[in-house]
Amino acid sequence: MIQLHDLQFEPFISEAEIEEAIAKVAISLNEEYKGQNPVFVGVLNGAFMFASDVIKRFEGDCEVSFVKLGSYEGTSTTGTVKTLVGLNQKLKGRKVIILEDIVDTGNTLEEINRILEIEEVADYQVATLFFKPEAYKKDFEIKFKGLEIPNKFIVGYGLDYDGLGRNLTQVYKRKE
Ligand SMILES: O=P(O)(O)OC[C@H]1O[C@H](OP(=O)(O)OP(=O)(O)O)[C@H](O)[C@@H]1O
Ligand SMILES: Nc1nc2[nH]cnc2c(=O)[nH]1
Repeated sequence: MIQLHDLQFEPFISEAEIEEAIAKVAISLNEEYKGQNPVFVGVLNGAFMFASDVIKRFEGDCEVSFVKLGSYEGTSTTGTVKTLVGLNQKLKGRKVIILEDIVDTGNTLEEINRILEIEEVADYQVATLFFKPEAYKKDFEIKFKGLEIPNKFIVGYGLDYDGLGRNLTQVYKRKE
């Protein structure tokens, strides 16, 4: 059990399970994008660990960029997502892979979709380490998923509770 601010969290997903999920996503990405020099776009802050670990396993040429958006305060969504930091490279005509630590409601992805439409990318897909099928409310298909998880608030491996917990190497869920 750990405490972050006022909340207690209990172990939920081990380092080994996380590693296995990343390896699975990396195998799929290597198959799908062989010889295509894709651009990975990591969504800050949460995706920094997943982006690092999955990009390390990519075997061909690739480029890397990051965007920063935010929608969460505490443990529930505010429903609004704002662009804070934009892309630093042209994506027109490129194959893009969005890297997310977690897809929950899909609000963040919707915002990113809007940006990518403006950029006129050739093709884009999403790779997420964690996915909450019960919470996801959008039509956009998520092609690369590490682990499907129940609709619980989790921390660790990049995911925070009010700024804390991103450095944890395993994932914890809020104690009920
Ligand atoms: O599918 P959604 O309901 O939009 O939730 C997913 C988003 O929430 C988290 O980011 P957050 O906004 O907490 O910012 P952070 O990555 O800086 O922690 C996470 O990193 C995703 O980007
Ligand atoms: N830390 C954290 N951030 C999220 N953003 C969307 N879902 C979650 C979650 O379960 N945990």
